[in-house]
Amino acid sequence: NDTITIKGKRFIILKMIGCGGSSKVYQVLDHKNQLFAVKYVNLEEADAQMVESYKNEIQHLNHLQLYSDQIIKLYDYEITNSYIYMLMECGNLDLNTWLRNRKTVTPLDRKFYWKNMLEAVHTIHSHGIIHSDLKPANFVLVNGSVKLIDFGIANTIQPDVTSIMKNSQVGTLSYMPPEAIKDTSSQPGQSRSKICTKGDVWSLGCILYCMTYGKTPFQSITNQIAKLHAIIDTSHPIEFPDISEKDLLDVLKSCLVRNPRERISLKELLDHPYLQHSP
Ligand SMILES: Cn1cc(Nc2nc(NC3CCCCC3)c3c(C#N)c[nH]c3n2)cn1
Repeated sequence: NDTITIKGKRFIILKMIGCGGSSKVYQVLDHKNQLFAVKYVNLEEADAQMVESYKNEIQHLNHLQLYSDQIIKLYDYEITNSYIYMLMECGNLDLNTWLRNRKTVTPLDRKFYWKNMLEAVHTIHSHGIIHSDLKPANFVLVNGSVKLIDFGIANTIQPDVTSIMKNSQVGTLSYMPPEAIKDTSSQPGQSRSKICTKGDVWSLGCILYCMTYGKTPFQSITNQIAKLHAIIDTSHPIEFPDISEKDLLDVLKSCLVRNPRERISLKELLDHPYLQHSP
């Protein structure tokens, strides 16, 4: 069995969980047979800006450990000129795979996971971090609760076609907020201007929509250009089939408002009746 050594501690690789571009995530065991996830990043091809973005993500992840259990645990990390190893808590499954495998979500699971996701994103927002690319693959299930595994700071290196990050949803448009598509202020090639926290609310709304209706709001539009147009087109109504949980319906309609100024805020979502009582 292959092993990885981080800060002098040896880990046995059980399997590769995902790989994309120059990063890989492994499931490993330590000498006490404790399970961990190790994220490996090869820095050989990375330019200074990429290295900086990775270091920035690690500093924030390390700092935010203290503020919420819904942020994945980072136990240790090792950064050299040629690689990064991050020793983290291992989830049972990522939310994207979990959602794909089981179309129906119980009202209890959905409400609990929603609470977890809101807490995680509220934590990064209160530290000035806007993810701006939230999707189910950014969350993992750990013993029944949902945790955020990345903050969208490190450039998700565009994987070369051969090694698309397994079920990583890199590049999906389904969760993209209208203002990010219309955002004319960021010139092509410059980093996405992270306009404001409301973009993350839209993406979270798309995840909750998927947990409610089994699909994302614009999933039926397969042509990517047509999908982008539908997302920004206020005359393209988003369907909200009637459901028994009226509070949930209100949350969905309040998150999926195209005008970010009229969209509900994360703070208001945390105080919303949908979260006040168990289903
Ligand atoms: C499919 N699957 C996922 C797990 N658990 C898991 N996946 C992680 N990343 C996955 C990489 C591929 C895309 C989906 C996320 C991380 C992680 C980071 N980064 C830190 N802890 C983790 N735990 C078990 N099965």
